[in-house]
Amino acid sequence: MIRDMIRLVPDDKRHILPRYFAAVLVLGVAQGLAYSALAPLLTAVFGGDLGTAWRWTIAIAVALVAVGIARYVQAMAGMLIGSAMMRDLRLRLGRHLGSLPLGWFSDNTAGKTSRVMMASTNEVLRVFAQLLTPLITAVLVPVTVAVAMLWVDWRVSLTMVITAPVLYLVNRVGNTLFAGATEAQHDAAARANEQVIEFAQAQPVLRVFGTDASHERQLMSSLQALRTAIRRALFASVPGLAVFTIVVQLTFMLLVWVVVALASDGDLTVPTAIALITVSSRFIEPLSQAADLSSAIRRAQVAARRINALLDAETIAEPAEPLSPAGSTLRFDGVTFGYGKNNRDDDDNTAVLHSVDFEAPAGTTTAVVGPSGSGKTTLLRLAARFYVPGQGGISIGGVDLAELGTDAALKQVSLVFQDVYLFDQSVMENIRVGRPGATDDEVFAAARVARVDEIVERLPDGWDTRVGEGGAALSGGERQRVSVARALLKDAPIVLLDEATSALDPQNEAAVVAGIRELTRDKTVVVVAHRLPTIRHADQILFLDAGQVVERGSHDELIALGGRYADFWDKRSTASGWRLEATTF
Ligand SMILES: Nc1ncnc2c1ncn2[C@@H]1O[C@H](COP(=O)(O)OP(=O)(O)OP(=O)(O)O)[C@@H](O)[C@H]1O
Repeated sequence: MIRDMIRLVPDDKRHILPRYFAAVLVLGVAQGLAYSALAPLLTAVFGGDLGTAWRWTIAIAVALVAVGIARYVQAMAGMLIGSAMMRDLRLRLGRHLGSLPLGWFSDNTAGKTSRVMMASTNEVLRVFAQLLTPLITAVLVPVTVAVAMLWVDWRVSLTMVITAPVLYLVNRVGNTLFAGATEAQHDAAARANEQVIEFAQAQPVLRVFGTDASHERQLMSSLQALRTAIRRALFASVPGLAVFTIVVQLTFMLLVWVVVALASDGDLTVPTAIALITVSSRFIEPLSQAADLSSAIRRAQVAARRINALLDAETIAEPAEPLSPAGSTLRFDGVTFGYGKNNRDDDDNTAVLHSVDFEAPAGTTTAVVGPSGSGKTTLLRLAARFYVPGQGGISIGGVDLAELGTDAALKQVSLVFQDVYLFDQSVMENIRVGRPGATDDEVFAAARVARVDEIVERLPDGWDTRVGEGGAALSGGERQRVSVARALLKDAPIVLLDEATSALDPQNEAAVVAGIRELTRDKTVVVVAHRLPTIRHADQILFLDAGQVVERGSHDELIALGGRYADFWDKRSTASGWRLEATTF
């Protein structure tokens, strides 16, 4: 627990930790000594030795002053650490999420991730400020009292020492039972989160297909599962807590019995016996307090483990000293890739791309065509370093992406993919995502080329209209136009383009085509092409089949070859009724 927590303390506050732990140490030992000093004090008072009683009173006062000072130092240090964690932890998690390979997000759903980001971080923030001190003093105080009692009566001290491991074990078993239920509660909450998000996002589809009721049932059943998990966690905490409380009280009774037995044998004077019973009650007090906090401590422990697991998720390796690309030629050399564990599954059976080689020279257009599922989009994702190839290398301007690093690689490319995600911000801010430092005029200029200004004229608040989560307030074609405007604003030398498969309405189609024509002018373009004019005019065409480039060349060369591409072209031209002379792209 403590090790898991220390990992979550921001680097710039780590130096406070020794002070924090030293204060907790002083606090626990001084408190234990103050309790222990009650024994000689009470013995002296009942024995009528007031001089000694005064000396012990002063000793207790000194110990209590030390407790006060240590409590102050510990509370201040705990607050500093806690508030620094509040400031830093979510940012740190956010940054880490941003550097994880995309494959991580397929295994870790939005529900799980948001649970760790929000609820788990809330649970660990209290630890240094509130939970850790009672947890540590619950060990330190009884140990100090047990050791100090050696000077008063070794048999009572021995009883305390013997009962300590029993108390520890009982507490540990109870906590283990409870920890399992807490983990289950955590998972159920993540699943319920996921269902709520999906239920809200999928409303349009659910209504169109009339399957609303079954999804509602799914949502209800995951909420029911969450309720059950919470109830189980609550019930799971009860036996451990009850048994621990009973064992603590039994320990107290055992100590009283030992003291009374010793007193009745004449081994202890009555004043010492009274003093030892008083100290025994203090011996168990911190244990009872820790038991009361045990459910919060367990929850924090599970939360800290989940957060650390997220922070341990392997990021894409970044170069220590990124190199700069010389030009904008994009090359794939023997690239094999599969969507396996860690995105590195390059086993030939599961690979999606097999030994893909090609060069897209600077300023040329490479069209990637092939049947559905042949790996076209995967090829673009690899070029944008969303994933790292299992074998082979990808380079921009002669520098391998691994040496270029993700940031520099992404600076070189503009992406226009089919699944456009817009943030629930204004149109203006959504375009500015392309280049965050761009001036308003630059945003307007890019928007004009992609004809986003026409869309804005119709929106209630113009440029300031919020587009809703995922861009829900805009049509698919309009979202494409915003995405082209983003890419225009970025103005990167390489353009990775996944052309829309579905036909847009004529107005959006014209706007998107015009925007893309401007975007791709003089750029290195790799396009997953669906429009025949795009394919026809490409400098080279790669025909992919089952992850392999089976044909390559210009349109005329491949038609002359009379192979897979020629066949594909024939079928597509006939299906679309397209005539070469009529195209303008
Ligand atoms: N995130 C993913 N996780 C696991 N497998 C994936 C993932 N994305 C794609 N695949 C699989 O990889 C293969 C290639 O997919 P890809 O999307 O690259 O093909 P495509 O040629 O672009 O298909 P389409 O033309 O239908 O878009 C498919 O079998 C697909 O199921």
